[in-house]
This record gives sequence, structure tokens and C-alpha cells, in this order.
Amino acid sequence: MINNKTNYRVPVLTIAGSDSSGGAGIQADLKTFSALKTFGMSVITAITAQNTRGVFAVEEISKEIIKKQIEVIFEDIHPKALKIGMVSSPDIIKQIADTLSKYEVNNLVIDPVMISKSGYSLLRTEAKENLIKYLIPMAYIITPNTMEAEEITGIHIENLEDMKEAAKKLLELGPKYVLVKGGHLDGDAVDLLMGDGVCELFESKRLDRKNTHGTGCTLSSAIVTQLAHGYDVKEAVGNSKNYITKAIENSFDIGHGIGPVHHFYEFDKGGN
Ligand SMILES: Nc1ncnc2c1ncn2[C@@H]1O[C@H](COP(=O)(O)OP(=O)(O)O)[C@@H](O)[C@H]1O
Ligand SMILES: Cc1ncc(COP(=O)(O)OP(=O)(O)O)c(N)n1
Repeated sequence: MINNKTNYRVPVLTIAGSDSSGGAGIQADLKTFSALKTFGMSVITAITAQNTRGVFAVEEISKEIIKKQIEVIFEDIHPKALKIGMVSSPDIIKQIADTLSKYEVNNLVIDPVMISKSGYSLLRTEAKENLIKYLIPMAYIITPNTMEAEEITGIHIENLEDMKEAAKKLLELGPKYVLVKGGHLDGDAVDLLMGDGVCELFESKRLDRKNTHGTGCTLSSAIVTQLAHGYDVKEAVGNSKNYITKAIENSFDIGHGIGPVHHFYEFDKGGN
């Protein structure tokens, strides 16, 4: 389905928070990395006590150990692509930016995670400034949903024209590309990719599914894998949109709230 460039040794990294229920955060990222045939690594920034009903507590990891995790990974297994998800505090953000700046960072995908579907704030209010100042300018592509794009740009988003206006403003912050995800608007699920001469829509029918926990994490991780496999940005986003659409189509009930999307593990009898 997604590609045939099978090389399970392609190293990719997620810098994000842990979701104890396994549907979003680090856990969704690693499942996506494996499903899309890459070697996933992780730097954990925060632990959330979370299930399908919501987020109940968050404990941030110390910035010293976050720094150390990044250093030891980059000095041993240089990731071909990486993502940043939940980063929660101004200090953590600054630490990540400073530490990454010591290395050659390729294909950085930033999912500016702010609020979970259940309404819990995963980014402290005072952290937004550092996210904009230090991390977003380092990104190859950022993947905000419409609420996150509104929060960063101040532009109210109700339709595609608003998404375009917000995308232009987001590009002024320094990333090479912006993918504004339209998952929270009415009608079809339309995402807008903009940057470097590209302005393209990625569309799918809106699927009537309850279980959409972790859609944003899954999409951004899929993009990481496709960039790592050598696809250009349009192919990477297109393949990843196909992946998330199938993952939502096959999402399932587990727990009592909003369940997870499904990652397509296939038993591979041979290969490398
Ligand atoms: N009900 C749905 N049907 C089809 N695609 C969806 C649906 N909800 C979200 N998507 C897609 O899932 C991806 C993640 O989007 P979104 O849910 O908006 O992100 P986030 O989890 O960050 O809020 C996007 O490609 C979006 O278009
Ligand atoms: C630890 C952690 N990180 C990110 C999220 C948000 O994930 P997302 O993919 O946007 O999915 P929803 O939570 O909005 O369903 C999270 N919940 N936890």
C-alpha cells in the first residue's frame, strides 16, 4: 500500500510525550514507525496518565535527561528524519532547540501539539512563545490542526481560504512547509500543504468514526517515515494521508472512550 522501499534499518526519531493508553504520543509514533518499515527511536519529554477517556495527569521529564537522550542518540544512530510532538514547557523547548542545533538535523517534522481531543492542555500557555521562536523555524514541515494554526497565527479558521491565509502566516515563522490539517472542519477531511512554490490539497472523505485518538501523532510520524525513505514532501504527505485514512477506517473500540486508530502490521516472513 504505502511503498515498497523496504529497509527496516532506516533510523527515525520521535521527541514527544508518552500516552499510557498507547493511542497517541510516543506509542502511536513508534507503532507508525514500525508499520511503515523504519527503525524507531524515542526521546520522552513528559509522561501523561492518559486513557481513551482523557488525560488525567502530566509529569514533565527533566530537561537534563531530555538533552542527554538526544545527545546519545545523535552521537550513535543519526536519524534520517525526526518529529517533535508534545513539548509542554518553555524550558524543555529551549533545551531541545539548543541540543538539536549541535547536530545536522534533516527532515524535522513538528507537530505543534497543544490540546488533546479530550480537552487537556499539553502545552503550557507560556510555552507558545518559545515554540514559535526556537522550534518552528528549525522545521522542514509543521503539521498544525486548525485550532493550533489559529492559536499560533491569530487567524480564525472556518474554511479553506482561512487555512491558506493561516498557512502563509505560518510560513513566515520559518519552516519550509506547512501542512494545515482540516480534520476538525465540517465536510471532507482536507489538508493543505504550502511552501516553497507548493500549494496542494490532500483530500479524503470524512469517515464517520468515533475512534480517532492519535490521528495527528500518526500522520506526523507517517510523514517522518516517508521523508526518511527518500520521498519528496508531496509524496510523503500523500502517502501519509493514505495511511491515516486507512488507519481511521480501521480504528476500533477498546476502552470506554475515544479509541485508537489501527496500524497495519503485516507478518513479514522474510525480507531484510
Ligand atoms: N473523521 C475523519 N475522517 C477522515 N480523515 C480524518 C478524520 N479526522 C481527521 N482526519 C484526518 O486525520 C489527520 C489528522 O488530523 P486531525 O485529526 O485534524 O489532527 P489532530 O489529531 O492533530 O487534531 C488529517 O489528515 C485529517 O484530515
Ligand atoms: C502524549 C500525547 N501527545 C500528543 C497527544 C495528542 O495527540 P493527537 O494525535 O493530536 O490525538 P488526540 O489526543 O487529539 O486524539 C496526546 N493525546 N498525548
